[in-house]
Amino acid sequence: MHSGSSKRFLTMADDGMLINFDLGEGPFKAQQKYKGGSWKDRLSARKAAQYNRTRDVKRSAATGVNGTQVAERKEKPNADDFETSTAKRQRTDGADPRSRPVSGPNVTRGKTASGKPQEVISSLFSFNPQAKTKAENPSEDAAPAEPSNAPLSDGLANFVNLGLSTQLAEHLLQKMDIKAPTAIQRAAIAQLVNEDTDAFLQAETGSGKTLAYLLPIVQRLMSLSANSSAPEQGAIHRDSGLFAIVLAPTRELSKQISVVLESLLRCAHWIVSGTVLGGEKKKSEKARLRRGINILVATPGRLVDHLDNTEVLDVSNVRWLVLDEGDRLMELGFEQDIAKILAKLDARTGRKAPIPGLPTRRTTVLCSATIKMQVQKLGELSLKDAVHIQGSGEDKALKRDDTSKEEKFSAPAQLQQSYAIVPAKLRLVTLTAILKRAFARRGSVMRAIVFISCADSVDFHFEVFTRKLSKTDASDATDSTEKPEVTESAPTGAPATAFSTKDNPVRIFRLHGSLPQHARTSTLAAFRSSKEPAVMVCTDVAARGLDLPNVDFVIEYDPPFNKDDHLHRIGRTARAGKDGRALILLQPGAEEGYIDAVLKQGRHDDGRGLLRSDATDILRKGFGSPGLGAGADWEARATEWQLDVERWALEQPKALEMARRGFQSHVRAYATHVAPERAIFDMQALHLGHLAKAFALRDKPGSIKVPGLRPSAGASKGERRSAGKSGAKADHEIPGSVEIDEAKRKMRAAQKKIAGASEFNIG
Ligand SMILES: Nc1ncnc2c1ncn2[C@@H]1O[C@H](COP(=O)(O)OP(=O)(O)OP(=O)(O)O)[C@@H](O)[C@H]1O
Repeated sequence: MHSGSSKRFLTMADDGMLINFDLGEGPFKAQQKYKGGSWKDRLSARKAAQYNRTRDVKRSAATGVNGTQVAERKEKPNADDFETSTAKRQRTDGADPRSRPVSGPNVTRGKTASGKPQEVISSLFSFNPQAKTKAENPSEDAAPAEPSNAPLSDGLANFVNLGLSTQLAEHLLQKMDIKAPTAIQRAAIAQLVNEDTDAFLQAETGSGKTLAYLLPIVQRLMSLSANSSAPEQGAIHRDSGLFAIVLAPTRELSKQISVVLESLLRCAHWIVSGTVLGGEKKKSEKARLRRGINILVATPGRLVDHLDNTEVLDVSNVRWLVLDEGDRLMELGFEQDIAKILAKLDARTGRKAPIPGLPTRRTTVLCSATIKMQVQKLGELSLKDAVHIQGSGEDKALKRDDTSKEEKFSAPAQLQQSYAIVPAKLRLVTLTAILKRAFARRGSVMRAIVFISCADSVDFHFEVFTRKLSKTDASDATDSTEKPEVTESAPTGAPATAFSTKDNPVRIFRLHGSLPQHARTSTLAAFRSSKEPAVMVCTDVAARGLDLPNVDFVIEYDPPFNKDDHLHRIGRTARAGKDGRALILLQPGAEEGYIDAVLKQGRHDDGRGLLRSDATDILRKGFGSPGLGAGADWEARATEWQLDVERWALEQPKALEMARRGFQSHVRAYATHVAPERAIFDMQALHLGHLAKAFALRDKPGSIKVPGLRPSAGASKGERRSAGKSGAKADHEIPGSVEIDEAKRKMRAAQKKIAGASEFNIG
């Protein structure tokens, strides 16, 4: 596919960006299509032809023919016109652009004579900044760490010893395959079954905190009935009243807690649980409340709504209140809702005669992997004499005022963590290579989660990875032609054409808070139950608490907005003693500060087992031809893949708009990293031109304007140019501080508005 009438010449500008110019016919011949043979044969043929074309151009330039004329762009670019840049051997990182003579036509930038903006085509492998830090990989034969969140295996720890009834312990074993408690369960059950003291419950991700707070509540309610000769008609039944409320920040998490609770209550079916969640029909929730519920799982906003408007909801008997992901509830601005809930609970407690055996006071439990004793807002919750229950090896029960040392939270010890230094331009191809490699063999990875900073970027990447492949790429994959063109109402699950193989078809799902609730619920269910290997690209809406089976790999494509979220994200794998891998992508330069500031801190071994890789390693493994070992052709294949995505974006207006939206929202989200990490995620150091490449864009960053998105203030005034990290001149406008402040303000407003979802979808 090519224009035929006019050919464009790609040349390298002095800052290392390739710019395409229309040269008319000149020495160029119409590009030939290469059909038949293997992919490699076709590439070799194209390379040979390319070599001849390049040689001709150089000769022409030397003799002055066409060498000083740069023609104006006449028409919408045609994808194949760019092939000339792909086959050319790319320059490697760090080369100084100023020391290299520019051959061929002169280079102009900015606008053409007709005033139309030019496209900027930057080659993937040139002018990428170098990493500042050096690899300090651990020795290969270091012994793998023992799991730190697994059930205890000392034989002495069993549920009955901790105070659970044999009936409940049997049920755990027979129906839920839970044999022994984890460390946090051992500490929490013993405490909460026997005492009515408020508690901070803090333990690593995947250490079983849900059962740690649910089991004591269920045990206490079961023992109220146990004294009765016929428990089913005993003290507790669905009309006895509401005794416990569990609050969680997201609907997904509330649903999940409710599923665990229901399976526990199968051994005490006279105790009834229920949910009230945002996004569900209020009318049916009211009907459920009217029929009677003993343990309620809720999101704060919806519970407040029912407390205000549903008379039948009587909270006078509530004796346990659990705030799961308590710190997140605070961060999301739920404090007002929680204060309201507490006020209502306090006001009504004791109005009704308590059931014999029911505690006289309410116990409040705050629970998270990253909850801090010194979180000031928690004071508003009026915890009285709370004990700090931790799930580390040794038991600790600290008094609430013991805030002398800063808490240090760690990822599970057995979680294999790594980071990759990846320049902005190479981000998209590198992510593709990671996923290609992960799913190259059947059975190596069953489920992976890719965290992305904002909803628009999630949508864009979902489209990229499910798009109809060009014939070249399709020869490697399956399902290549199933996907229709990009449409408004795209599905949330589809075959992952970009990294499926014939032997290992992979499905991909997308999840973010801007999707309707029914789509969020069904997507999560489909990802959870997929029989095929599956990837979920998502925002932080999936970072907290979700317990998805067989997630072996978590990729933080965009670093999180604060360090606690990093632990929660990577904690979606390596749960309950299982293995798992996590990888975070960082850009060379300021972002490398994240290694010492956050990654090493969040480990049991202070970073000694942290692995490092770079884009070259990953691309070689992901794009190299399997038959050729490390594959000498990986650069060409990666470039080809990138150009194919760029062509796709050019050819489909909807795809282009998605790419632009993704790019703009990404940049805005980048401005909202928490203050202590802003020197690491520095807007001024962000190379927008290179970043645009990772969104398959050929536009100059300043000219990317998406309807519904505010145009960059910095593009029109207050433009600044920052020095490139490799000495290359940066060619992008970076938004001025006015825009950054505005972006931050919008982010905060958006965060407040999105109840239960911490993410950005500015538009
Ligand atoms: N004692 C146990 N033995 C075996 N598996 C368990 C045990 N307790 C819990 N699990 C399993 O461990 C997984 C993680 O539990 P849970 O979701 O409660 O972890 P969590 O500590 O709340 O994690 P997060 O901080 O990420 O929310 C679940 O699949 C659960 O079924």
